[in-house]
This record gives sequence, C-alpha cells and structure tokens, in this order.
Amino acid sequence: MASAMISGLIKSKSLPAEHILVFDRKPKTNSDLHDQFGVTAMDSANQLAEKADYLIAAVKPNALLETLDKLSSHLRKETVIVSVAAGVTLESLASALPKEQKIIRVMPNTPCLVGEGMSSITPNSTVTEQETETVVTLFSQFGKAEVVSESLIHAVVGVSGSAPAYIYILIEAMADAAVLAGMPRAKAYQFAAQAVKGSAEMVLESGKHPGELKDNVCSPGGTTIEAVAMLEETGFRSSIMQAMQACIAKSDALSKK
Ligand SMILES: NC(=O)C1=CN([C@@H]2O[C@H](COP(=O)(O)OP(=O)(O)OC[C@H]3O[C@@H](n4cnc5c(N)ncnc54)[C@H](O)[C@@H]3O)[C@@H](O)[C@H]2O)C=CC1
Ligand SMILES: O=C(O)[C@@H]1CCC=N1
Repeated sequence: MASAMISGLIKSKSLPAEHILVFDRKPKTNSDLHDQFGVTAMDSANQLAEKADYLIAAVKPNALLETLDKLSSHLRKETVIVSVAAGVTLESLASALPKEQKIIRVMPNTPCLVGEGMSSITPNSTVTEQETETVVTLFSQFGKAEVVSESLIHAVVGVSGSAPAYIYILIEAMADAAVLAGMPRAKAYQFAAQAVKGSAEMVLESGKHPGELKDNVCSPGGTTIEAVAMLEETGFRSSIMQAMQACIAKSDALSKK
C-alpha cells in the first residue's frame, strides 16, 4: 500500500521526490523505493519520526501499535500520524502514542498507484481543520479523498479498501468467459477491464442511478437481459453483498482485538 501511495504522489508531481522520506525494516525495500522513485530512504524509524511532518504508517495492523510505541519518544508534538491500517481505531492508536498526538485514520486502496484511489480521512480531536485539509489534499493527488466519521470506516473497508480484489475477480471471470468464446487472453483482459472502467465512469459522470444505466443496456428481447436474468438466478447481487458483509465484519472484529 505504501508503494501505491508513493507512486501516486510521485506521478502527481505535488512534492519533490526527495521530500518524501521512507523507512521499511527491510533494507532492500528502502533501496528499491529510492531507486524506483527517488525518495529519501531513512536509516531508522526513529530518524523518520524525528523529521516527518506527516508520518504515514503503513505496516500490517498487528504490528502497528508496537511500531508506533517504539518510535513515540522520537516524535515531535506537531507531527501528524496518519495510519492506513484496517481495524486499528483512533483510540488504540492514541494508546501507543504520546498524549495529545495528532492522529488521522485513512483507509485508501491500491488504485492510488494509478491516480484513481479512493480514501477516507478521519482525524482525531487534536488535529486542526487545516491539517485535515492537508491530508485530504495529499490523498487527492492520487485519487479521491473524503472526510468520514470513524463509525463508517468498516463500510469504507468493504466498499473501497478491499473492493479492488472483488473487481479483479469480476474482470478475471469476464475474461475467462471471453476466452471460452475464442478471444485471446490478453485482449480478453483489455476488453473486460475497459468495460469495467467505462461503466464506473458512467456512474461517476452521469450521476444517473446504476439501475437506469443497466436498463439502458438491456434491449428488449436482447442479449443483455439474458445475462441479467442469469445473474439474478445465480445470486450475483446477494453474493457481492454477503462478501462485503464478511469483509465489514472482519474489519469490525479487528478493531475489537
Ligand atoms: N493492501 C491494501 O490494499 C490495503 C492495505 N491497507 C493497510 O495498509 C497496511 C499495509 O498493508 P500492505 O501494504 O498490504 O502490507 P505489506 O506487508 O505489503 O507491507 C507492509 C510493509 O511494512 C514493512 N514493515 C513491517 N514492519 C515494519 C516496521 N516495524 N518498520 C518499518 N517497516 C515495517 C514490511 O517490510 C512491508 O514492506 C495495513 O495496515 C493494511 O491494513 C489499507 C488499505 C488497502
Ligand atoms: O485486506 C486487508 O486487510 C487490507 C485492508 C483493506 C484492503 N486490504
């Protein structure tokens, strides 16, 4: 996730690459990030903590609190800690950090890599409006970013954080069916992915209800309605909703650990 955000930031040209400081505990990852993006690799998490104005913590949720606890004595009071970890609440983040530390929870997704991310932003009470705005602007450099209340974060994990995985399965399945019908594999991925991208753009740009857009594709007695009837019969909607409910429940369970 960190590489996706770094790549998105570099592509946006909103910050000089060398102003982006990175530290990964694997030395090879640090040198790869430096070589690939021109960012500045730090020697330790503590050095990063001392220098950063906005520190984005992108380690796995189960390692996050310990990592923050270790570097907390090196943090400056003004530094805003940005956590992208699923299921780690503002309250638990605060417990690992100095009192009154500024903390923002963000839930991004991997399409940040191509400038089409969707990120939710949730500040704690010590963060100023201007700092929140800075983080919204930062995450808007590689997609869309919106402030949401913490109670909505599990829904965000389901609808955008984890969602690319379901969409890739959809694209893969669509391509498989096209290959079955004789289309070469590479072309099948291109057609399927572009159909998904174009359909998403139609929802975002037209402002029309997805049902209306679906109706516009279904010619009476035509091909599409055959597919739609089969999707309903095989429980496509219900399958998506059940998968998301499992994802949302897991996010909720993680936050109660
Ligand atoms: N992968 C995704 O699509 C999304 C991930 N997230 C969140 O992003 C976070 C990272 O997830 P991924 O990128 O998927 O994991 P990852 O395992 O690919 O990356 C984690 C990185 O952290 C490094 N690391 C581990 N402990 C460290 C430490 N103490 N100090 C410095 N570096 C350390 C690892 O070497 C690794 O490079 C998680 O908290 C996850 O919940 C949030 C939204 C989407
Ligand atoms: O699977 C995960 O736990 C992370 C959080 C959202 C997307 N990936």
